[in-house]
Amino acid sequence: MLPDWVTQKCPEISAVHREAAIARQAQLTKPTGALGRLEQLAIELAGLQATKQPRAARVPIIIFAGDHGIVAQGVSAYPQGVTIAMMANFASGGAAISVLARELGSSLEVVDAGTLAPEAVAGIVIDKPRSGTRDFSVEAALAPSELAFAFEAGQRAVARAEASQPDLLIFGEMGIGNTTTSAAIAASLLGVSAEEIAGSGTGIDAAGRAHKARVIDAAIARHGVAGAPPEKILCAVGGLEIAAICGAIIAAAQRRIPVLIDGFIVSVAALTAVRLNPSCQPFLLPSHQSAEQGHRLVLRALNAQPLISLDLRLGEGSGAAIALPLVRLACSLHNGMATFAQANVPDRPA
Ligand SMILES: Cc1cc2ncn([C@H]3O[C@H](COP(=O)(O)O)[C@@H](O)[C@H]3O)c2cc1C
Ligand SMILES: O=C(O)c1cccnc1
Repeated sequence: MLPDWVTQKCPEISAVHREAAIARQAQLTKPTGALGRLEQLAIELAGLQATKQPRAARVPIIIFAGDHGIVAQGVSAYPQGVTIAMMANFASGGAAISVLARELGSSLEVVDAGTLAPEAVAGIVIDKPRSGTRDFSVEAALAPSELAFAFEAGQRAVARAEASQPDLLIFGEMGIGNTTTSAAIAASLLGVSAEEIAGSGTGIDAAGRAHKARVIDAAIARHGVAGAPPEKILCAVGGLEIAAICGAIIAAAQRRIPVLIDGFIVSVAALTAVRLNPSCQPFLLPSHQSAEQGHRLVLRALNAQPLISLDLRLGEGSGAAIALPLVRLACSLHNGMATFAQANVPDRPA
């Protein structure tokens, strides 16, 4: 059903480089462990990138957009047309992620993985099997062939980005209704009720959130996908941009490129990726704790501790972009600090 490459093993962490990074951290002019999680981050990256000098300099951002039939059930605070309009805004430089990409010196590619846009939007890569998903409250969101296409679209985007030799990748998403889709995927994968996972997304009120949870629970029961295999869940209640991100995460990890994971939606794609191919898990670096209600549970399932918590609830890859400077600083400290011997600073007595 899914392409064969999806389950192919990702490279191992380089134990040699990881050990060398641990040894170097112990020699730098600071009390052992004093830079806290930034030390761990540099050590992890050294092992993942198989290098003495971990880097987070070149970090392309790729946004996948898709529309969601489930918006017909009144689950978002904003109209469906926002998805296409925002794609143009990404390309013309006015969206939050456009500003962040400029600040960070990151390239920004926007992929239409399945929006309702009837024709080409300037500056957007079109790579979609169909326009939007079907309303999963009445029928399966995707056909297996459409799901496979979306995974390949994710892989193609990573292959394009690979040409610029990225140190890390950031994936973002745009798709009105996709917190409902993501909550449905997460509730199915984790076998919990939607009430625990469904949040307010773009800003629906308490009654709206209760309605959203009911719609999701009814759909999971209708399709019988609680605890089902990930590809079945994605066909039943998934989204094209989420499937594309899932494929992109696996494709990046298979190329030894770590991925800075954004908020709720990208984390759900990441959890799905890990369920399909557990060997990609080490390459996932969590960035932030989203204000979206279900994110905590999904991060826990990924055994991931976010770097920052700023009550962001935007998506677009924005949380990952905002956390990137911390990753850069972790690398600069690791690579640039003097050792006790170099600086003639007395080390701990033996
Ligand atoms: C103007 C605007 C820009 C956005 N950028 C990201 N999202 C975010 O909100 C959407 C998910 O929320 P829900 O499931 O409630 O529709 C996604 O498109 C997500 O990327 C946006 C939403 C809006 C309105
Ligand atoms: O955390 C996210 O990714 C998120 C939350 C709300 C709306 N859009 C995205």
